[in-house]
Amino acid sequence: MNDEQVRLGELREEIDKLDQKIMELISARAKCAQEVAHVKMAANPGEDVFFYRPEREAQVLRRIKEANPGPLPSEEMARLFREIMSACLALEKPMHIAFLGPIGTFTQAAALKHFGHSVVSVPLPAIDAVFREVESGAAHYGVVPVENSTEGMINHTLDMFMSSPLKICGEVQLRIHHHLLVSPDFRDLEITRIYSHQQSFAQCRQWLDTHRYGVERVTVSSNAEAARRAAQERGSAAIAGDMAAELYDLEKLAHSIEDRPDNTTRFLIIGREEVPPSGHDKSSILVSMRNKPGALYQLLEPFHSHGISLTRIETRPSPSGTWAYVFYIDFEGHMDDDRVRKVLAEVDEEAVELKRLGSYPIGVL
Ligand SMILES: O=C(O)C(=O)C[C@]1(C(=O)O)C=C[C@@H](O)C=C1
Repeated sequence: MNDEQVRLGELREEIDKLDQKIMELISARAKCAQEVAHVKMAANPGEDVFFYRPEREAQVLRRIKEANPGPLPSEEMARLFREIMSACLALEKPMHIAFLGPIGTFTQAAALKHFGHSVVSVPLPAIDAVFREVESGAAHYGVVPVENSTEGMINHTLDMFMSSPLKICGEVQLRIHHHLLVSPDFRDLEITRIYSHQQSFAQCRQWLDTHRYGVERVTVSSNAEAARRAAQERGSAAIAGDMAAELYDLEKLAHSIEDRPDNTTRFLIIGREEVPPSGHDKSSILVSMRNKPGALYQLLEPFHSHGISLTRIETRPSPSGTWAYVFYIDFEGHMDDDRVRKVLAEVDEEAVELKRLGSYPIGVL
């Protein structure tokens, strides 16, 4: 054995011992989580027990990021703990998560990023179907897209909140990378048709105009559907992400072709219960105001005077026609905070209607 082999042998022995310790510690943690489940059930006999605690998960992940000694990046360390917690929660109760499908969409990637891989993810064909699945109790939580940094708000999701009783329980951001994908079987054929979702075409417009000018663009219902077609059709390609590429065994002819390098989509987690404060939260409301001069000023003034930062304000047409404006507003803070309570009480006085959509931890991952 030479020096290198001796040293490698020593290091691998050390790694084996550490792995053994890590496994024992993870098992001890999992037993604690099982015990937590018993405590929760004993405290709420015969009632719906909420095993998933978004505020606690956000606190755990934040603490891990802060305490990380390196050399692994904090994001990476948090992702590892995300998966450990996901497995622990599955021991307490396997979670069913509805998402805007089909399998292989960015929404599924967002659901797995937020909940980890130990959940049962349930693809549904439309945003309103995701809402219904959670409202009926068939799924514990749902994941829907709400805004993209290039294309703006996803109005269908905003409008669902006007009629749905569901609460927003969390948010997750995903960097969106689009690739031009082909089947390895058709790699050498000329591409005459490209499939994608309308949002993805919009996010890659300049690239397509420069590199695939004149090639037919066919809009389909999702990136995953685009990938499915490209896998089967000679002379076709898809614009989709990594999950769809893997699912349909496609090759990347060009990768990360989105026009903006910071292309990000924000997703919301929807559920049936309110989330207690985590210490670093955001809230969302829907407000309808009378159509009179200064209405928007009156709405925003309490936020300003109590020093609450708005992170998003969006106007939507009223569904009934009787309200002149419906504003969707995101702001920093939790509805249990004193300052936020005061702001909402003042807004409530001026508004035709104020709907509290929920307070939830600011995305950690
Ligand atoms: O603290 C709890 O309430 C737990 O159930 C434990 C735990 C964890 O593994 O840390 C698991 C699931 C919850 O979503 C939050 C945290």
